[in-house]
Amino acid sequence: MTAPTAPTPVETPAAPPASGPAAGALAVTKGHGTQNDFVLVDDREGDLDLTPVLVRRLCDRRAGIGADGVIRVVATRHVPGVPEEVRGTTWFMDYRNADGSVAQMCGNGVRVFARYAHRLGLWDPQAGPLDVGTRAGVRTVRSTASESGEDTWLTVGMGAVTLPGGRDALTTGGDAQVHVAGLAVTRPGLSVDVGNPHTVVVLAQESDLERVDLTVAPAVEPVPADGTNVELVVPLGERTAVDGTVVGRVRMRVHERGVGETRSCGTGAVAAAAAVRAWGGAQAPAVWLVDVPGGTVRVTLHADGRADLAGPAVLVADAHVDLAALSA
Ligand SMILES: N[C@@H](CCC[C@H](N)C(=O)O)C(=O)O
Repeated sequence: MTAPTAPTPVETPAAPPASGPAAGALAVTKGHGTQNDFVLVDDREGDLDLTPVLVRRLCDRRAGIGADGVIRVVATRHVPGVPEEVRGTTWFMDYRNADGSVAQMCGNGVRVFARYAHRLGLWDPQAGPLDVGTRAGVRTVRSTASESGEDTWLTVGMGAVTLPGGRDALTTGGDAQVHVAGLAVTRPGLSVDVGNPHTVVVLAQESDLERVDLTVAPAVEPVPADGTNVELVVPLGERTAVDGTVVGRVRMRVHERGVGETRSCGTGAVAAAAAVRAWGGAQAPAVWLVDVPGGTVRVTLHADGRADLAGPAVLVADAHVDLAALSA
């Protein structure tokens, strides 16, 4: 009988470091606002080379993290060529669409940016609002009560909302013609500028909204030089809130420039409310709840042409992306 031998030691891979990313890893956070989702990157010193290819890979829903866009938090002083008024801000939201293109603004994104800035210790909501630099100008974010009063939303001063086609466009229903797959006829669309371009199309009933196929980009004529986001809206009526405010409600689906159909678009919700109010005339409400597939946001249209957008902003995960694996 032979004596039992000691088991051969099994070689185990070295344990990863307890904390901190490995070399070649990118620390990211995933967040969303009414399911318009983003990969957030803390690049406050402006070191990251955020190429269109890297954006596309991060946003890839199968081989990457998956998102409608990437938000880079960077000190404004590291961003060349920002608008004059933005130079006074400390933090800049560098927003990229999932296809790698640059966009001027993102209404859901700027709320999620602020939530992330709070997490990073760059903003204390108790101390006052946060001025965020964007390519469309300064956007001011503050904490607010949600529509239900049960949780905390963020409200963004969205700046001026304008109708590039002028008010004349309202007489014919719009300044564009839009063909949407799934609808038999071409509809008028109204151009609305919220710092980024939108074309709003009103549909008669909710069944039309359910029927449209937004896997295909709506065809807009004349073709906008810089592309456009297209919002399809169905007005759902008005109600009077307990404080006497008349609140309108619309349901919306959106096809975003540089992305495709998304479950929400904050600038799109503002464009939709502004268009429905413009079509409705002087009696139309100033406050609108906009129902999107991913939830509800609230838009307030002010007499001076500016708008506020309120809604949730949620951070759901932190991760380290292996950049070598991402590009494999
Ligand atoms: N989802 C955003 C808008 C993002 C930019 C847009 N796709 C564009 O290219 O203008 C929002 O919440 O506003």
